[in-house]
Amino acid sequence: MSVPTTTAVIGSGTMGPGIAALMARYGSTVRLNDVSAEVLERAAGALAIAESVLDRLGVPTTPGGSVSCEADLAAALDGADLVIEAVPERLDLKRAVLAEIEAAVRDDAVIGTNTSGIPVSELAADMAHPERLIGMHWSNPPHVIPMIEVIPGERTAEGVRDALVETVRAIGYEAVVEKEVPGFVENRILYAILRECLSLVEQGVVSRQDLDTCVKWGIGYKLAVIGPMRLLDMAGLDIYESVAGYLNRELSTEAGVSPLVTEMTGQRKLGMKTGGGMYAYGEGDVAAKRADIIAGLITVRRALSDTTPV
Ligand SMILES: NC(=O)c1ccc[n+]([C@@H]2O[C@H](COP(=O)([O-])OP(=O)(O)OC[C@H]3O[C@@H](n4cnc5c(N)ncnc54)[C@H](O)[C@@H]3O)[C@@H](O)[C@H]2O)c1
Ligand SMILES: Cc1ncc(C=O)c(C(=O)O)c1O
Repeated sequence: MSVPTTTAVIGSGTMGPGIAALMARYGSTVRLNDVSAEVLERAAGALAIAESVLDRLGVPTTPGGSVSCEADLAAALDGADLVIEAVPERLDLKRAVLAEIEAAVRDDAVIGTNTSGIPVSELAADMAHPERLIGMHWSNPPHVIPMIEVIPGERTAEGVRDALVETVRAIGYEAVVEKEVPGFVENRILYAILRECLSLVEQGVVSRQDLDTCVKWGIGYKLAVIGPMRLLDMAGLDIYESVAGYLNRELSTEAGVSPLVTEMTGQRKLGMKTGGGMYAYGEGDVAAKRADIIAGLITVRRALSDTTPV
């Protein structure tokens, strides 16, 4: 399977519309599904924004692609060669949705789950055909970040893994194939960083704003150009050995969720989607901030495409 003829995207929240817009751009007939009628009504706006971002990125349009919003799951799945599950990160919900999907989908369809890190084998535990399920972890915003983690579970067929890698490359993205571990690779690293960041802010070592400045320039800027393994070579492994020798024991080992985060989620302060989180957003601020972030990502992606690989 290179670009699927028909793609079903199940879940149209933060991730679904960008995924749908990108697959359509490469010529797939995409059906975007959600349980919420209100969410599906808003999808047109999110799709239009994603399409304009793809224009600015210079992603060419393959004729024949389209996205339609489909409230009925069976209709969304009808004839799909690729299904991308993007419903909330809850094991019980994902298992239930995967059961519905596999009961309705074509026998030879590939079912990709966009879970942020629930092991694929756990999601597939009750499936009649676990060989069709595979982790397809996009990074947010999915139409902009050109890398997808591909994670076979214990029972995923090799042919399914190979077909998905082919699809990822056919849409111009890098495929990173991994063995399954909770969080996969990207989120294990991201969450190690976030745990330490939250701990430093909670301890009052640094303000939220200064922490963001420090990580953006001191870490993010370099890591946008080279990966951590190359960074070790640039710094010197002897330096890493000396610093890690006294520093690693000081780092956060918090096994639970940061109290700062649980306090905010308890107040339904979920970030940009609710208009408040680590920062406060006034009227119009969220749209402006999202536009700034996208503009920055487009600029950096263009610049990085001229640099040598990691
Ligand atoms: N937000 C991110 O940065 C990000 C990045 C990568 C992966 N993910 C993962 O992608 C998945 C979706 O994340 P999101 O941020 O888009 O979530 P979200 O909460 O923004 O959207 C999920 C959507 O799924 C819908 N939904 C719920 N039950 C459904 C069902 N039975 N059938 C169809 N639709 C249903 C909801 O109405 C909602 O619109 C999660 O597994 C998440 O961990 C998220
Ligand atoms: C905080 C956070 N958690 C999960 C993911 C992806 O699964 C992301 C992301 O893609 O950016 C994230 O920021």
